[in-house]
Amino acid sequence: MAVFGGKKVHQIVTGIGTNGLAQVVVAVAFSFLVRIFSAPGPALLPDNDYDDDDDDVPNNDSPDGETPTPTGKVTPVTIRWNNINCSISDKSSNSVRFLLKNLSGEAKPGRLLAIMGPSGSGKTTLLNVLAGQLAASPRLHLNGLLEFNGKPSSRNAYKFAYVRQEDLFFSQLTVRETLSLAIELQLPHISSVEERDEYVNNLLFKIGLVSCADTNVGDAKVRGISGGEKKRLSLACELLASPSVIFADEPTTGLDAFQAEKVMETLRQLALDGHTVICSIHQPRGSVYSKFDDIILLTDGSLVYAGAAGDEPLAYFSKFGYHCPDHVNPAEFLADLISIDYSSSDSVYSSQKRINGLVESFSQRQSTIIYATPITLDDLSKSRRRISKRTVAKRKGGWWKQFWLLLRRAWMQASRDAPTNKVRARMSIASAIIFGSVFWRMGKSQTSIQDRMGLLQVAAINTAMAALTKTVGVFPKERSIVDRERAKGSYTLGPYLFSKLLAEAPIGAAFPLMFGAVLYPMARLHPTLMRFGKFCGIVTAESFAASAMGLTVGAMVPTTEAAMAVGPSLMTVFIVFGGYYVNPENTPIIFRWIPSVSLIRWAFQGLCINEFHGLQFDHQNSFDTQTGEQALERLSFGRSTIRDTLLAQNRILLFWYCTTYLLLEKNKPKYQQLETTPPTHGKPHLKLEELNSEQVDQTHEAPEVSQTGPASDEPLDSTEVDPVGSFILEGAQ
Ligand SMILES: Nc1ncnc2c1ncn2[C@@H]1O[C@H](COP(=O)(O)OP(=O)(O)OP(=O)(O)O)[C@@H](O)[C@H]1O
Repeated sequence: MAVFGGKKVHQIVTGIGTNGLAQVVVAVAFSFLVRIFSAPGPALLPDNDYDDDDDDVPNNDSPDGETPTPTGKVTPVTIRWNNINCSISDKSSNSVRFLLKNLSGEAKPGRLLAIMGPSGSGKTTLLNVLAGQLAASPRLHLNGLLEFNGKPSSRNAYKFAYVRQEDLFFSQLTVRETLSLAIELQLPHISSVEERDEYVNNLLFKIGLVSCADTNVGDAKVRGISGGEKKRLSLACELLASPSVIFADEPTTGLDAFQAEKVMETLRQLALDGHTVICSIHQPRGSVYSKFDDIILLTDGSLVYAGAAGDEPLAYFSKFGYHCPDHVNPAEFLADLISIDYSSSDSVYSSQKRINGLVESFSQRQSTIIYATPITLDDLSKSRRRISKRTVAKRKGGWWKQFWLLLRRAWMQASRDAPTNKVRARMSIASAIIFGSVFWRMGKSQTSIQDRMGLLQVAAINTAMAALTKTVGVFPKERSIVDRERAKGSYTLGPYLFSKLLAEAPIGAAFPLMFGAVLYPMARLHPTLMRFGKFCGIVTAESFAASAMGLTVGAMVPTTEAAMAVGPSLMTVFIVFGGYYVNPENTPIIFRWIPSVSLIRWAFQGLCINEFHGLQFDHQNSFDTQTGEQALERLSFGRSTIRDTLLAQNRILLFWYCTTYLLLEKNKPKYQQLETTPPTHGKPHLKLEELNSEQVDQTHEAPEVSQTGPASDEPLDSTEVDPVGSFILEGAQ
């Protein structure tokens, strides 16, 4: 409870200044302190494991029918896993590589479990498996047993939080707004504003974000909160529904030592509050290591140690002659012990031998552990049936509620993004001035016909490109946030896409309007107000259609870089068939469909009809173009109207929106299913044994005894090895 101590509260209170908010915050702080000292405390460790068979299983947002609070009751969950194997097959080399090999362990409520190991040892993979978030792949094969409170595969019956390495937020929202909106989306039953504000304030205190509560989250363009604060905000967002288990993937990566320690302290506090906390971490400093209750040491997907943290692993490894020198960070010692030293071929050989020996030694210890809960296949299917019923019952706020909330958020994000909006405005005006200068005050000569067509074509291209590049530049990142939120069940796709379309429309329209307003008089296009209005309408419709196309590209490819490559390339095709370079009537038959789906072509056609209708040109010869209608005939635009072109643009817009919807639906994250197998008491699963041993990447190599350690003459697989401390399956007491 150190975080809620007097010093901390004093810092918080002085940090928030003397504004009106201060009184509210102080009042909340006071009630919070009263709560701490008058109540038994939020850490509700289980006397007995939670019985999943009870009718009151917390399968909704309010386990006990009360409003959940971040300081409220946490349903304790013990996770056990046994013989987890994860392999990936490579068809080209006909081999199988094991990412996780026969891993077993346990994570308990009230304890902070750290998964440590060198880079590539499988920390994130194990964390993802436990969290049920391992990205699905037909090449992956995942099996083993996973139990929650003694019941297999009942993950959906409890609430989980997963704090990923990358912290993604809407940059223009403040910390408070981010949390408040997340509460409205995830906990719709907290309907009153006061209740919600109290919830947010409690959460801000708990996570230590009071001092930056009203600061924008920020991004690369405009600095907002710090990296550590972002990490804690990620935690806060995940804590909203009082999850029983918190997974955190490398929560200290990218943070300085001070911020890393603060984040780990927050995780430790959450463990003390009764959550089961599991994090992966690379090489923590000593003060961070001391916060762990349990650790798992992984190397190349194998267990080297699993059990209590602190001095226990040091004592365990000293049995094999590996002593941690005085004044050395134990985490560094352990990391060095299980890492391959690539400095020379000899050191690679000896370190590999040492690691193989340690892995083998630990696996022999592990094989003596009898898996705690016998599970029958009947149990598994019953459990799955129960869970699927409960999952169906889980509902968030209705369509309209989601729509309004997302509309508010999309509007805040779009309207407050001053740097982006300023750049877009400057670019629109600058390009209009450049084109206006090149096509300065066009007259009615014969040559002005070509100039007009050229100008209208570049206007169509410029408008489309500006909208497309802006969208593909930001949407892939936004999609990652939306995927995460949808995976949590915060909202569905329909309200998200509609709200985005509506919120961004006014701002999206402003830039083509600016462009038109500057260009039109400079180039002296058809000088009537009605024609100017239609010009602006056509470029605005085109801009929306190009944005919609950008959304499709962003939904199709995984990264911004890929979207930036694909989007303009696709647009180039539409430019070629944009009506100016290739006449639709001369288009080869196999490409004839392209002009009809090219938004550039319809915008150009609309602009030409708007410009040329009713124009008279100076002429000397009988073969000169005398009227605008004749010019339109030359482009094969003579038989259509502006209305036709706008309808075609709308159809294209709708097509791209529907495609985006389908792609987002289809590309939503899918997770690898754990093939549950009955326990084999520490033995490798039969299927794995059946694999050709040559194909298996060092998985079942014979144990080798380390020759580098001082006690290399002591057989590592000796039964004399004292089981140091309690093995994790027996619970780190
Ligand atoms: N879907 C996958 N396809 C192929 N290889 C994979 C896949 N997932 C993980 N791996 C491989 O499995 C190994 C373990 O990856 P993992 O990300 O779990 O390691 P890690 O210990 O978390 O590493 P780091 O500390 O660098 O994040 C790596 O060699 C990685 O390349």
